[in-house]
Amino acid sequence: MTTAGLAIENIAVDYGSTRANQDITLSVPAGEVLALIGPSGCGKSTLLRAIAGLVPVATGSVTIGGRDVTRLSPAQRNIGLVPQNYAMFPHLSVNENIAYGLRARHAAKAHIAERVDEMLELTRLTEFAQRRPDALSGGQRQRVALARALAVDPDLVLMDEPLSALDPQLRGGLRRELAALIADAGYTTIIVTHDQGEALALGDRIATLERGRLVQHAVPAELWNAPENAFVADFLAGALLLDVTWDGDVPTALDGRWRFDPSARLAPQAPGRLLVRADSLTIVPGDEPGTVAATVTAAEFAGDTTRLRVAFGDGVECDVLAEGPVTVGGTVALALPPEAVHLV
Ligand SMILES: Nc1ncnc2c1ncn2[C@@H]1O[C@H](COP(=O)(O)OP(=O)(O)OP(=O)(O)O)[C@@H](O)[C@H]1O
Repeated sequence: MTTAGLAIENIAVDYGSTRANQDITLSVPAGEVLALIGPSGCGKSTLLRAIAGLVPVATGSVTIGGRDVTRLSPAQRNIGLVPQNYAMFPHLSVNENIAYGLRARHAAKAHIAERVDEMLELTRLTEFAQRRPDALSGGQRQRVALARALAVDPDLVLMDEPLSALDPQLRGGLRRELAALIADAGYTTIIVTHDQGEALALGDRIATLERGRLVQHAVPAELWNAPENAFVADFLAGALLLDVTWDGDVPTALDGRWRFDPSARLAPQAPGRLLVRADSLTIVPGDEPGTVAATVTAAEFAGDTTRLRVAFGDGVECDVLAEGPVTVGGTVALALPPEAVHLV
């Protein structure tokens, strides 16, 4: 197996007058896994398609293993693609599905047989080799799709939302399984996801897109501890990023409406912004010192708790869990333990 690094430079992609990707430059070292994340419509699938050669780029270049593939057809790029719905051939067995790409390349019979066996073993599908896709579970189908993508020994593997077709109850376990498989396979891989847990768990690095542009490209811990802007803080780290104003040794935010406990973690008067872990916010009855008022803009029942979206004004919002009943449109008072505030 040989795996190659990827470099994309200054990519822009247009659909008619819609610019879906703009000014995207990033690289993935050989053997690394990049999670590409962002909200619906931010341009993740478009970037994946541009790398695969399925949509043309308006500007920029795609280089795989030092080879400029920008003007090459998808087939010439040697990429293993795992589409969102796995796009299995229903009339072919698992064996034949995995062999498909090698047959299309007119590989020698003996090589095909050997490679298919290797892939069945890697993805632990040997006992299912003769089955049709409709007689497999969702997780097994996903493994067939991955085995088929890897069979051709691609320079780069692209996976579009690999876990989204699976039952939510299974996703946690299959995520761990997928992470182990990708690590065993050792290929340079890009995984598109809109799920922060998936990105943090699967990516060696994470690239975050917002409205077609790359906002931050970093290792998971850096995105978590030092998000580039409020969007990344909210979307990926479940946190608020607030400008701080010091009132003596009391840090304040939101034009002084939120006064935090003077905390040992915050050097008095230090410049910077406050990173507030939103999952540490609790709803409290009253207007005690250190609390802040927010308006509930949405509520989603989640069994033991209700997930609220709350707004603080000036476009600042985050998610908060509530235990009791709450009214959308109403106001809540929120408190925060001092250790959930960090200066970045
Ligand atoms: N074939 C197309 N023609 C016109 N516009 C398109 C086409 N495909 C995507 N778009 C638009 O380009 C933007 C980016 O879409 P894209 O599918 O890349 O987003 P995404 O981040 O993958 O979203 P999702 O997570 O919902 O799949 C969106 O505004 C979308 O409406």
